[in-house]
Amino acid sequence: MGSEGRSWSGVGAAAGSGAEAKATTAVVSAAAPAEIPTSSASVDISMPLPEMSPHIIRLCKELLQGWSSLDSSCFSIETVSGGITNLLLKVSVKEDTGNESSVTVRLYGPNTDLVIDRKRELQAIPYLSAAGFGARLLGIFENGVVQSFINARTLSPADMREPRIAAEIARELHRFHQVDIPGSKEPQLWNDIFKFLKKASALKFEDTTKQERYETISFREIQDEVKELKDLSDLLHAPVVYAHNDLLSGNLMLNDLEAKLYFIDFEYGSYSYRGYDIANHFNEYAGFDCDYNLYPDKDVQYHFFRNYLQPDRPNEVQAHDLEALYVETNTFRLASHIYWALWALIQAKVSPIDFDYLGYFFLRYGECKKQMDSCLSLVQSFLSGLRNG
Ligand SMILES: Nc1ncnc2c1ncn2[C@@H]1O[C@H](COP(=O)(O)OP(=O)(O)OP(=O)(O)O)[C@@H](O)[C@H]1O
Repeated sequence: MGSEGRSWSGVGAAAGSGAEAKATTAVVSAAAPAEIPTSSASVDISMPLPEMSPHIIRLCKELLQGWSSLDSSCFSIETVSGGITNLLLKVSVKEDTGNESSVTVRLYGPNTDLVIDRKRELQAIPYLSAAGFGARLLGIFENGVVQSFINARTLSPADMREPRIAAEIARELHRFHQVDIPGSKEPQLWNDIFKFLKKASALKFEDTTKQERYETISFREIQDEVKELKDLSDLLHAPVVYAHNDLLSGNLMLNDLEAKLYFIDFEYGSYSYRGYDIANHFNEYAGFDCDYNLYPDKDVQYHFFRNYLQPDRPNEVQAHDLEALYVETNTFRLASHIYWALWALIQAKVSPIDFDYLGYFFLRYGECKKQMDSCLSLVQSFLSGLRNG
């Protein structure tokens, strides 16, 4: 993606189009994001770090004004994470004062543009950043971004389930869902799922074992299930918000001293249903072992919903609002499984990472099937209650 044609100034005045969550009271109007420095340089992600370092230093000097005249010997670079999708580097400089300051440089992984809409991400980051979310965006280059380094610890799945932290995540998500990102407010969930379905159903694997496993999948059946789920969830008229869409523990950081929680990594962000974002987060309670028995029960969900719906007066949330959000969330729970199942199929074909993505497809899709009847009957009885009541 080139650096031309990007304009980061100006924030839309209001969310409009009835897209904001029912629970919210005001749209977060972020200050107009400042102009973000851009560079047309790109850095080959496959280079070993020692070889890559001079390129990273040159890039930082080009994008970060305060660093432009520093000698290269002031810089040190380390890997923060290989991530599932990107390479994240911490770049630090020792200043004359003896202080150290750091930034992160994120290099997009190969083929990630098949599942991530970079244009959409870059459109949103300045507004999310201006509203106080995530790392500050300091620069953009051809295949990545430079952001501020966050001094905080990354949460574990167990931290995320802790009631005090869960309440804080809910309050922060309430705030996140109020951010107004200019442009279309059309929910993207089903468009994205249908796009993934199209790509996922047209794959061919050279490895015969993989191909045989792949051929056991009925895309016709998935298509019918997606359609049924979409039609049913449409009847809920779920509020549409700017959603994070990937709130797993690795994307939550906490500075314990300052009691400051950070949402990071907005790669999958889009306008979507608030219940989808919450359900997707609840699915992540399963943790690294994908133990879906850890999906929160109704009481645990209600604790989250109270803090999400009314952060200032969680105990005053009305029972019918809790029930509506419960139904909404647990309908979109299935969509979250389908989304990541199809995502995994595409990864199985294109990702250079040695991970059993096909196995992950079967795991997520299997869980979707397992939960299908109870989730569908939950929404059906809720809707018939509405019709009769
Ligand atoms: N700005 C930052 N400051 C400090 N640490 C960060 C920052 N951004 C990310 N990290 C750390 O790096 C880890 C990976 O980051 P991130 O999730 O953004 O990468 P990713 O490649 O998208 O990974 P994945 O695909 O697994 O989500 C995070 O879990 C966090 O520990």
